[in-house]
Amino acid sequence: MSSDSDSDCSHISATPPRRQAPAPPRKPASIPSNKPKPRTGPPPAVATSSSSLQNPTPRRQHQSPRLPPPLISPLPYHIRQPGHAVVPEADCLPILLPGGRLSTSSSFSKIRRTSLDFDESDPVKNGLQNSETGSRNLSIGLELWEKDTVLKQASSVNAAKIMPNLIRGNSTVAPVKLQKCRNEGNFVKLNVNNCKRRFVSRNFKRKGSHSSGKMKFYKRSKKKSYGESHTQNEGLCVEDGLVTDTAKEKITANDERARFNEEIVEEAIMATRENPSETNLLRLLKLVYGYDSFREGQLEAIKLVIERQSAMVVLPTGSGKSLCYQIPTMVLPGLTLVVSPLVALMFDQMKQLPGVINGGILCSSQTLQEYDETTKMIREGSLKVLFVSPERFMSEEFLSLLSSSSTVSLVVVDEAHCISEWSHNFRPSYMRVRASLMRSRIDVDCILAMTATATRTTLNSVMSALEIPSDNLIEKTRPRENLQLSVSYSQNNRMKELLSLLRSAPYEEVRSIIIYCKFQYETDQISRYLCDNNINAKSYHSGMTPKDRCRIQELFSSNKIRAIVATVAFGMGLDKRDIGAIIHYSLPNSLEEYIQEIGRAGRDGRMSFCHLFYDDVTYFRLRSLMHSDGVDEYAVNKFLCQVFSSETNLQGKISSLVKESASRNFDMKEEVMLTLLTQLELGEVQYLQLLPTQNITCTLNFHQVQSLVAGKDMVVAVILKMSQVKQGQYVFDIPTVANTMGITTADVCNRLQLLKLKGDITYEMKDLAYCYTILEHPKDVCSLSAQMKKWLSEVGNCKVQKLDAMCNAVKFALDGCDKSQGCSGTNHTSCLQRKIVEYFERDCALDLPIQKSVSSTFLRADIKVFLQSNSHAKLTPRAVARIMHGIASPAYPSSTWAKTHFWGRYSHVDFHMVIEAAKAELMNFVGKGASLTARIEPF
Ligand SMILES: Nc1ncnc2c1ncn2[C@@H]1O[C@H](COP(=O)(O)OP(=O)(O)OP(=O)(O)O)[C@@H](O)[C@H]1O
Repeated sequence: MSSDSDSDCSHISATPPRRQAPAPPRKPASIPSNKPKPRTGPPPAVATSSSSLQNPTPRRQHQSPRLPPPLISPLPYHIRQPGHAVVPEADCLPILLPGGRLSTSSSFSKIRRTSLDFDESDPVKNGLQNSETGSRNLSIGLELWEKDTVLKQASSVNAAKIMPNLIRGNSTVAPVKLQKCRNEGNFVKLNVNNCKRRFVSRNFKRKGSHSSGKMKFYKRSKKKSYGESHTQNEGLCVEDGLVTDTAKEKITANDERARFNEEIVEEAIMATRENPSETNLLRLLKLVYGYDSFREGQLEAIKLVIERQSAMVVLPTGSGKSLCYQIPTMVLPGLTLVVSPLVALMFDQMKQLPGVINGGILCSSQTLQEYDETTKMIREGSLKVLFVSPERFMSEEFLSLLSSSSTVSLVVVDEAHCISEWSHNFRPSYMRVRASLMRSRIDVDCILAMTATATRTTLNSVMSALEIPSDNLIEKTRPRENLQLSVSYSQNNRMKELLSLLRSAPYEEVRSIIIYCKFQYETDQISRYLCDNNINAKSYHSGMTPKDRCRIQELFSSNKIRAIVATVAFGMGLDKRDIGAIIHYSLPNSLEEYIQEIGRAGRDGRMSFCHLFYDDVTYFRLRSLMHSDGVDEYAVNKFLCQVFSSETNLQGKISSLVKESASRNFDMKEEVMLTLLTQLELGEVQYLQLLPTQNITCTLNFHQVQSLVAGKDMVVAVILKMSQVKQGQYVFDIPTVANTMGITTADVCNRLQLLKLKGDITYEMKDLAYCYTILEHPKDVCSLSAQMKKWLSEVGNCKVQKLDAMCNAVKFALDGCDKSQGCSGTNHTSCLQRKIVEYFERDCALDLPIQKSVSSTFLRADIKVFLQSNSHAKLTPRAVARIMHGIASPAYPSSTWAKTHFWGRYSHVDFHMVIEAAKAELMNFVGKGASLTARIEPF
């Protein structure tokens, strides 16, 4: 078995034993490498021999294909490449062996390998049998050990053992030679933050009362996986199915080992704090994670952050970005804040924290009690890492909690591209994450921004918002070398084409596959079709309940389903190492999205396969949808007038805008309204301050005599004055009551809650609204509207260009590639990689040729007919263009407008051309004025 430097558990995969990939020519053979290891079977697509490319043979056992040198040379722009730092032989640190003995072996992973000597021939013996006896045989000692770490190790062991990635892997799963258990890695939480409790082992800590809400979740989830994974624990702890020690002996031994371990880790942390040298950092890496060397970019990022310099890290998915903040977190005093875009991602990251780092989460799905417990830990200084959403991070309440109670050493902005409106994934709430605000509010200077994909423009805007010096950019966006990229035109029946792809080499051999679709209905359709054809598949999309999504992700992660048919909603934070194929059923929206999605394959280093089906219809459909966020200047103007309307223009008072009705009135998506409001808050002039969104209309019933309740409570007295009585119920607006009394909306809500608890009233809330206070009125609303409209259009155009760039890359592979540089058949790894590198070098905003859409001579005539037949409707050029493109909008829903036979008829024609045609036709209508009944909005 190979002794790969990357102790990622791939060495204990159930996939047939793989020989070590020959060392890439660039690196000396003796250096432990993190280079991808090929899957057994087909030679990698990027192989230089074209014959090997033509018919990629399926993964076979006992072959040792060679990974060719990368076709793409390193990027020409600034990349800091520290190379792989390796522990010098002389500096090999003592490693804890089970039983507390020390070894100077250079690798934890080696120890693991010898200790986990799987005979891969007997899955039953190895895993399944153990699962039955599992719960019986678990010792008390195990309870006291760090379940988290044990389970992590165990689950990767077992998943690999029992669920080979290759269907026909014929993997012989080993019985376990069970000698050692549990003490690899570190199982203690260190007192690296100088809090009162010193070196509290997580196990012992759990016995105490001190736990955050998050920790509760953590415990629960661990308990669950503990139950599920008891087979693995058994595998690790039991010899021939028998418990080897008494529980008592285990407790003592474990106790001693834990103490010993604590001291070593603490000593390593202290040494690194005093001298953050490469040797000390490597020592820490090895002790805490068991890894021999840093991956490209990691060491440099870690060093910068420990020196308290802000840094921008652009590393591919799965390349180990988390370590770039986890190690500095151990070394730096105080708290590390991680701003993360998704709650699920926070929980995933939290689970992946090593035992030495005490982590917590603050998110909206927590109960009040969980929230209180976490904030208590922040105040006590016993948390080292806190995950928060951008919304929470920039909230007044949170910032004042931090500034009053905790020293924040580092802010990590995960998925930092979301800050930039020029990225593929802009999030308005991320706009609030700015260096200036962090400095002034929580006194933090050191920011680590991390992303897997960003163009030059995106990087520039992120780095400028976070004030990261250009020298501190650590970037490696070269596509991974163990991914074979192929594309084909989709002809008539794409589902059939997908099925035959899955039934042909090399896909037929792949155990774990993600199929990406664009639309939710497609995922259901396709998964059903695959199941009907004996392929175990499930769909996944954001329309499903969180519980179902979670269940399906778990089934996929534990290899109980072969294929997951998903929208873009699936995969963020997923760290499943043995995904062997990614299939794009539809074109991704951008090359960034494509890279991110294919980056989920082959994390175990084995050769993996990525296929994309292209068809023009989908491209045009996607291009149409890119325009669904677009707005007209007059709509922006109307919106701004409402925001600054006379009723709510009292400075310092709370104003509100009900999301649903405003969205319909202005024909603007809710995200677009939020983007505009955020711009009004964060632009050059701060016109307003956004408050948390909340339901603002309250319908109240009294269960006591109203005057009695009002007599006792001023809020109720005001409510009685401000309410409309409808069928005996009192209906009022929360901000109005708050403004009248000069209190906050939260105060009003708390008061109502109290009265409800006392049984005096019951009430219901509705109308979710954006709330804000106006700080300054714009001098010229018209020019502000024009400015904002221009900005929104540029953002929209950028999205279209990204799609065009994606399409161009694929079309080049399909039609333009002369197959002289390693491409053959449908395999276009070489030319697609070149296109990707070019794109990230040159940027999307540059002169990538845009796919020309067809013009149509019938367009104007059809628009004319459409206008005549809908003369009763209120129409604008944009509304007409949307209907012709088949794009629903808040004021023109598909439920009404999809009935017209013009719906989507011109989606192949450039959207702006359709707007122009609609404008001209509407002008004609206006010109003929008198005979028209159509109410035409100004444009
Ligand atoms: N130096 C290293 N040597 C070996 N394995 C490593 C190293 N650093 C990280 N890893 C492993 O690589 C895997 C991916 O790491 P991580 O989740 O941090 O990647 P990421 O870049 O954050 O991915 P994503 O973009 O998907 O969030 C983890 O299993 C981690 O333990």
